[in-house]
Amino acid sequence: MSKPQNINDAYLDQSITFEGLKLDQRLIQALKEQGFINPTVVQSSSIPLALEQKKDIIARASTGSGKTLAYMLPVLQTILEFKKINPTYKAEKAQDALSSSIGIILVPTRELSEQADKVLSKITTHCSQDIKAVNLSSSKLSEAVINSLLIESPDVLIATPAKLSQILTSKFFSLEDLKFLVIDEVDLILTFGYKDDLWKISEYLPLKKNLQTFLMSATLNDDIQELKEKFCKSPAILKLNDDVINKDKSKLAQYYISVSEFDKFLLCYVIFKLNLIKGKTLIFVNNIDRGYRLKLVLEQFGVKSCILNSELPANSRQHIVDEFNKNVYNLLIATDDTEYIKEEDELEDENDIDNESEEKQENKSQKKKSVSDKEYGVSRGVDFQNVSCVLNFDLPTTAKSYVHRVGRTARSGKSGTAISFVVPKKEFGKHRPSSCDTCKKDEKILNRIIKQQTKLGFDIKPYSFDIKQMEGFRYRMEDGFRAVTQVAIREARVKELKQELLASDKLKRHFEENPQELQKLRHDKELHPARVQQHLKRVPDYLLPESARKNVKKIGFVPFHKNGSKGRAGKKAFKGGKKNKKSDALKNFK
Ligand SMILES: Nc1ncnc2c1ncn2[C@@H]1O[C@H](COP(=O)(O)OP(=O)(O)OP(=O)(O)O)[C@@H](O)[C@H]1O
Repeated sequence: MSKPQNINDAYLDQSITFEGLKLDQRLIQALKEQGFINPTVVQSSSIPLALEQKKDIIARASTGSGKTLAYMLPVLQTILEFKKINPTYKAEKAQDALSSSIGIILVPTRELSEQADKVLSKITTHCSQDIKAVNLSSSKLSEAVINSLLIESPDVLIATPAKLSQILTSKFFSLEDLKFLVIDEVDLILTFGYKDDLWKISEYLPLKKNLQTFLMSATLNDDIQELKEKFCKSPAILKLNDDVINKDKSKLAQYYISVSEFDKFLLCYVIFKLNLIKGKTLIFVNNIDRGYRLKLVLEQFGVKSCILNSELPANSRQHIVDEFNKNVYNLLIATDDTEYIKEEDELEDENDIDNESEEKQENKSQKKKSVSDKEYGVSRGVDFQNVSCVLNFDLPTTAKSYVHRVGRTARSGKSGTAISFVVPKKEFGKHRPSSCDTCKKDEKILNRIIKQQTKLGFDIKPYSFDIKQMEGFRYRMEDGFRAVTQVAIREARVKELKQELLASDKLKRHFEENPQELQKLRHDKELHPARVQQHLKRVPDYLLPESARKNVKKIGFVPFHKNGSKGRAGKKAFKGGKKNKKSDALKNFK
């Protein structure tokens, strides 16, 4: 992954530096090399509580506010201090029949395990002899290599709950030496059905007096009450009031656009063909087929994108995220089909239970069809770098997942834009090929999102625009959309999977031979199972906005108009919400 982003001042606690947190000089040196001088608010709040008062911690802080180091630094510091006073510990461990670790970090997805592993290896640059870590969910190491590393009792284990409970039942690994247990994205851990694994893990935990626990997430609610009772002893609860973090509320500009099912594709085509969004865009869709359909439709018009979903091999997925973070791609279509625990009010609202159960059946059957990796997830926690816009092509199914999706942009205090397509109830189901079952409840979910964002002090505004402005493109879109048949989508899925599996094998061999290097394997190759009509790739002049006709080169950045203001005489402009100077990625469209 590219160099971590420095968090903007809004997130930093300027009253203290990492030196002031009494951390080992080797850790401070590594932090300095990352450009980290001051801790973030969640770090300066949790590290002293963990190190000086030995408290268990339950922390909720905004996405992108530095929670990873908030738990990682106390774990590493504790291990370094423990080894200083027990110099013979390693030699004694080597004699033990059972392997064990001093710190364990549980995360819900492989993506997050890779990310935590990367952060850990950067921070232990100057003490890697004293701290060994193993990522049980690593996509770069084979099972055999991981097992051989486990035998040496690594100091830190990074894993999903399923992987950890698997090695505990194998009886060759114990938690007797465990001093620190971290559960990151704790509410998602419960959603991912890890509760049984967690309960099994809790049976192996040493006495509470020797163990400290951290429960972290950007969204916490009463679901974690059970976890708190099971894993914590009088924990310090940090619900960082978002006023400190969000004092630059304008950093994240949020908009929604009411649009019919087909016009979602039309609007996407116009936005990305005319480059109306500056910088990288992360598009979320609600199922795998939708991702391929959108990719193939955009391909018809020469707009390239790469795909991320739970069917792809884990190391390919990690490679795609790394390449996206290195700006190799500008457009990433990610499938977020995680079913989250619905909040209480959402369950009350579910008045059409029958449809709900029908839908659940449909989802379940769909899930059965695709062999997906249960440990996939990109809407949570993944530290995407420099994403200027998150586009909810399909609205998420809960307000909570909305928070995590839009949290992929405006990270570390940077500006970002979130745009969500909302299908009005009256438009739902009118155009089957472009329809998505979850969109039936879009208006209800949008109301919850608006309520929740208002409570957090954020605004989410309608981006109303003159749909007639896009009429000129409609015919072309209908042509291009028709070429992408269900058969073409199926073929694309198979083809992409084959390509990625092949690439993944190459990657695996390559990682083993050159572990430090990531090979340049393109993931946004055009899949072309649909008939591609070459003429669609060019936008004829008569369709271009006037301002772009004179000098097509300028097309790369065609601004939208501010709310209510008109473009040239007679040209109705796209009227955005209150223009947000800092982060309005959608520019005026003359
Ligand atoms: N003290 C710091 N100073 C500067 N940058 C920091 C600091 N701590 C973390 N960062 C950077 O901020 C970014 C976000 O950090 P991190 O991923 O830990 O946030 P998070 O709160 O875990 O987000 P999420 O809720 O999405 O998991 C990372 O790129 C990280 O390198």
